[in-house]
Amino acid sequence: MTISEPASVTRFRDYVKIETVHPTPDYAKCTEFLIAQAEEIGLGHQVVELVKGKPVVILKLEGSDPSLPAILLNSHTDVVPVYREKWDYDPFAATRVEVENGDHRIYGRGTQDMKVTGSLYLEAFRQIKASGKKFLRNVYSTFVPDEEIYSIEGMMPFSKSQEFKDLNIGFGIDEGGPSINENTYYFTSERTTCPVTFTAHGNTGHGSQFIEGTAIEKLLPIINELMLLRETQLSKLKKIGGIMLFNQGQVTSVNLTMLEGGKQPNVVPATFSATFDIRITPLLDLAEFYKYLEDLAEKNECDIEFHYRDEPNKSLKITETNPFMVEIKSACSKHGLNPVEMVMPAATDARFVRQAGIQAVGINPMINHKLLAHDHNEYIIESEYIKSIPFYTDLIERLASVPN
Ligand SMILES: CSCC[C@H](NC(C)=O)C(=O)O
Ligand SMILES: [Zn+2]
Ligand SMILES: [Zn+2]
Repeated sequence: MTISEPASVTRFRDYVKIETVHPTPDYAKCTEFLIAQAEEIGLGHQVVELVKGKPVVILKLEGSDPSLPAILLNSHTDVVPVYREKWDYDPFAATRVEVENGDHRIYGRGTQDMKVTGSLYLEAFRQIKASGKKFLRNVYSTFVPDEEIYSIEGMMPFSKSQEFKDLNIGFGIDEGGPSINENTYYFTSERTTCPVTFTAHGNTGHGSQFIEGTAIEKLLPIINELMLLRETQLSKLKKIGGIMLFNQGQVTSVNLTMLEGGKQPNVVPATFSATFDIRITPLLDLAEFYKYLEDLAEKNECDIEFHYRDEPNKSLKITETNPFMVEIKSACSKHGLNPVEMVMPAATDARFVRQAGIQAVGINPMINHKLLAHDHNEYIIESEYIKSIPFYTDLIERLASVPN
């Protein structure tokens, strides 16, 4: 027997169906959807467009004492591209598939990363408004663009804007990942993303000759050294405790993601470039690491280009007695979740909130879940989604009720 689809699931699926996929995300349709949701629920709303075509949608659950610093629930609306031919279902049809135990999976790009979280904020607001409850602090939910492309026209400028300051945020909640086991991982710091390209220029000529001083000869020592760094970091990670994703924040990861050069087989390339995605652990000195990469380029006569250079990540220490942290933990315990602190292995918009001097925690209450962010056939388990709505309802009530 097919169980009829809960309305919260239909709304989530409608959100997933909006193609906010890079490189041409449909932000206009997304904004329209979010505003319609806000009006239906009875939330205040505002759209801030600091960069044309890059809307930040702000929803507001009004508190009884707006003079107190507000709570921020942030999520990004954009999703990463897909290899359509690798998917079993249309990535933007939000297909609901029944599985053996009667549960369902919802397939679609962005289901995990991170439309599920945005939908959970909306569903929790819906329940709170329906209950007629009002809490002390204002709660804002921001839906931001371009997180997947370094937030340069998203949270980065928004977090520095007057519009953001006007929200008077006191504490932030942001992106986490579904947990692959029984624990609920929460993040108070993250690694620094370092996308970097090394380009070598060298002598060209006929492919049959031993040309000296070629571009690839200059680039290879850099590739070799960084791949060696990868190896040493990986063995360190294995010693810490396997290559479990959530321990990765303690080491620096290195991946060679793009290799370019050459025009045809019998012409020695005049230029060659290698691009790496490096994630620098907060346990390393960031300035020293940048200098190490610059020296590596210079030593090998290569150009270096940092595609994006993050400010040092601020990990604002959140003590066990921090009143907001206490509430996060008690909401977890009420819902049978076991919170475990970790360094976020990837990057989230929480880094900009922290850089603005505001404590922020990344969390996702879905457990025993396959991790499929950025992967083919991304899906979420429906029962985990439904179970997470009261978690957020509770979390919002607790955070918004923290007295001064
Ligand atoms: C650094 S901007 C891109 C953001 C993306 N975040 C996640 C969580 O996938 C990443 O870490 O690649
Ligand atoms: Zn994300
Ligand atoms: Zn992502």
